[in-house]
Amino acid sequence: MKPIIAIVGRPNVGKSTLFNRLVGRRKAMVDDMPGVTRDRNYAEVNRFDLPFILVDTGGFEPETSDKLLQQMREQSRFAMDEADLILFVMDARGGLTPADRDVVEMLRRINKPVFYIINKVDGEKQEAEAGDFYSLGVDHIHTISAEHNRGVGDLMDEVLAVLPYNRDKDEDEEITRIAVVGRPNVGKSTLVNRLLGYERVVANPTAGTTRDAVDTRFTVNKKPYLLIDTAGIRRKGKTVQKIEKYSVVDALRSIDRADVVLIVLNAEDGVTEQDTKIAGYAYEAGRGCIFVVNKWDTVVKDNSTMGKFTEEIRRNFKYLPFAPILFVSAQSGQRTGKIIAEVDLVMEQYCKRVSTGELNRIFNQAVDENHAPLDGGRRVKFYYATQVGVKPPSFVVFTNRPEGIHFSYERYIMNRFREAFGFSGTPLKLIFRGRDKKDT
Ligand SMILES: Nc1nc2c(ncn2[C@@H]2O[C@H](COP(=O)(O)OP(=O)(O)OP(=O)(O)O)[C@@H](O)[C@H]2O)c(=O)[nH]1
Ligand SMILES: Nc1nc2c(ncn2[C@@H]2O[C@H](COP(=O)(O)OP(=O)(O)OP(=O)(O)O)[C@@H](O)[C@H]2O)c(=O)[nH]1
Repeated sequence: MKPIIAIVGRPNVGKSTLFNRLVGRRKAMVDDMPGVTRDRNYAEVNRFDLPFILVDTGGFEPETSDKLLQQMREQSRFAMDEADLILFVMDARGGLTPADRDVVEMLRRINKPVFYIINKVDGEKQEAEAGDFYSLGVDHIHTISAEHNRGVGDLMDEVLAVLPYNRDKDEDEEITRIAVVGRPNVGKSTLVNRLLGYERVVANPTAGTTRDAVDTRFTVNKKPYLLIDTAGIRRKGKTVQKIEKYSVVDALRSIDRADVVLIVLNAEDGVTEQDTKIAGYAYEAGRGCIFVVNKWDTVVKDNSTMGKFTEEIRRNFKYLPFAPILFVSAQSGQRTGKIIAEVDLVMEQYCKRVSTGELNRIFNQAVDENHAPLDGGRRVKFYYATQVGVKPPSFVVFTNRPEGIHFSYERYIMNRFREAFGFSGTPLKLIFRGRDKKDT
């Protein structure tokens, strides 16, 4: 499980600036992917040796100071419940405020690492002025400038040293890990109960990790499956209603650990923005995805209804054209029996290896039939392709111009691989690499 780091602090202290600094987002790539919804609030960070999920709790526009306090408390509560580590950001320019003190009092009482950070310390001058903050009485204060990248590296060294990277990998090669994700109320727990069978209620909970996620093992036709965070899915409805945007975090966490993600949609609502966020993340994480349109029993149908809904899904999730779609009723059990068969199909492809010989035969054919466009007037040459991994199937193509291959050409090659090797339900990764680099 990747740890979650939450950035908390008043508006305008520089949370987003720090977030972007840590994420190091490359804009061009993003724009190339049609339809991927980028939520600026969440990101998986892989730039450092140890990956983590970063959450920016900001973006509020409070009108009154009362509201400000309330929202800061909400943010902090979220961070306390969900995060593994908290970056509490204050502002050297704005000085120490009562709201800061209030939150520090809350954070002091929790049993998680908290880093107290003063941002906008752009130089020695502000460094001297930051002395004020020592009256908070916290052990260590980090001064940084998110904008000018001052002190951020040192901060991250300390942060990563503290993070609870539990390497108790429950990696069991045989088992298929399934995450059930979706907005509140789409029917996740009903579906989970369906998949497990009501009688076998959490028969054998695998006791958890730091975040007490309880997974459930079950078998179908003697094949083992793991349903990720079963307890979380069942628990949620009963606890305090979560802020919509934070419910995404649960999804992220489950997706991270899954092989196959069941993206549950509510047939009554159609596709919503929240759905596209969750699916976008599953896509970026490279997981096998299946759309499960639930509550199909509530829809008044004629013979074009299913087609129309399918179209809506394809239009909203352009980046997941390969994901199968199932129309079910978790409540009545209609077609839920098909889910595991579909999971098996996706999983099989997700783990599939193709031989280098066969791969290159198809690759050469594809290149012959449709040459890569020139890159700034220079010819793009390919040397060979090889599969470097599974889950999802990942391919490296060696070329003279790794930077000069257009996204549409990449998609073309990917589609040829899909057709030739029957990768109809899994994401694929394609990496272009210069010939001199021998790593991986
Ligand atoms: N001088 C200076 N300005 C900074 C620094 N970091 C951020 N800022 C500026 O502070 C302002 C607020 O930064 P944001 O990152 O949007 O702040 P935020 O905390 O995310 O604000 P909300 O989204 O409203 O919660 C912007 O104008 C930034 O350019 C810094 O290190 N030094
Ligand atoms: N008509 C109909 N109702 C359903 C179906 N599946 C679930 N429901 C109802 O939808 C409501 C929400 O179902 P849950 O399973 O609790 O949804 P959830 O996604 O786990 O909800 P959260 O815990 O809020 O995330 C309940 O009242 C269910 O009875 C279905 O297939 N058809």
